[in-house]
Amino acid sequence: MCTYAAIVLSAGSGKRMKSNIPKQYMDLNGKPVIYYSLKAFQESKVSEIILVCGKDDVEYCTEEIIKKYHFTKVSAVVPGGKERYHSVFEGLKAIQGADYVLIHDGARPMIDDEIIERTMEGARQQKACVAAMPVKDTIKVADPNGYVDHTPDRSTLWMIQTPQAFSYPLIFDAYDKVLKAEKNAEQIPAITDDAMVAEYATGCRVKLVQGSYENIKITTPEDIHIAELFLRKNEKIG
Ligand SMILES: Nc1ccn([C@@H]2O[C@H](COP(=O)(O)OP(=O)(O)OP(=O)(O)O)[C@@H](O)[C@H]2O)c(=O)n1
Ligand SMILES: C[C@](O)(CO)[C@H](O)COP(=O)(O)O
Repeated sequence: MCTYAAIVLSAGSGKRMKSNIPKQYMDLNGKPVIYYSLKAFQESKVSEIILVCGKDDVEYCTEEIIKKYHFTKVSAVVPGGKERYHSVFEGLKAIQGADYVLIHDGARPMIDDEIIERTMEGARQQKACVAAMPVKDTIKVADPNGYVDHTPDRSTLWMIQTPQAFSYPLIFDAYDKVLKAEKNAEQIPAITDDAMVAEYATGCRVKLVQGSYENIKITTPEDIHIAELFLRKNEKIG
């Protein structure tokens, strides 16, 4: 039997949301945004959840979220780091033991069990996978002056979501390598997701698995209203 752990990321400051509290603790139909991701993993096949939060929010998360909503699978609440990838490594180090790990943005409250199952299967079969959806709009690459440089073929473009799921040893070693390189002041790419770390450090191939157009990341103020509409439509309120 394979074992799975989940890392739920909640250590961002939410600059683009321009809110007085971090977006992951903002109210979404009566519950904090982060509640919905934790609930989805609590009800999934994962045996262990690590919550990574801001260093000043460990007590709040423990008392007001984990204990209050009985998220019994949360085995550790750990402080994150400066960038998302630093927070992920703190989460990876806190995992007690799992064959596979699902890394998820706490700012994506519309995660559901179907997506979790698909990424679990992707990790089992391919060792590295990400939830993704085809891009709907035409994407253009601009030059520094704001003019179109070129238009990539849309059929090759995907919006990348989370969970991003991996064999635990593969992703741990990849993060360890990249963060050691950073510490040694070596040049590393700007890292915006976990797959990049795996690709860069191990050269492994990352499989795209079906996410959902509803699996949005709460990033700017209108996203909260969109998530509210999705929750109402899906009757996940209450
Ligand atoms: N140092 C960081 C930065 C981000 N995150 C988490 O990574 C996810 C995706 O990041 P993003 O949407 O960029 O969140 P913020 O960094 O909070 O937002 P912004 O970039 O607007 O400041 C979020 O769940 C966020 O809490 C994290 O755990 N640690
Ligand atoms: C991991 C991610 O959600 C995939 O779309 C995204 O890259 C996170 O980026 P952010 O810069 O932290 O918003």
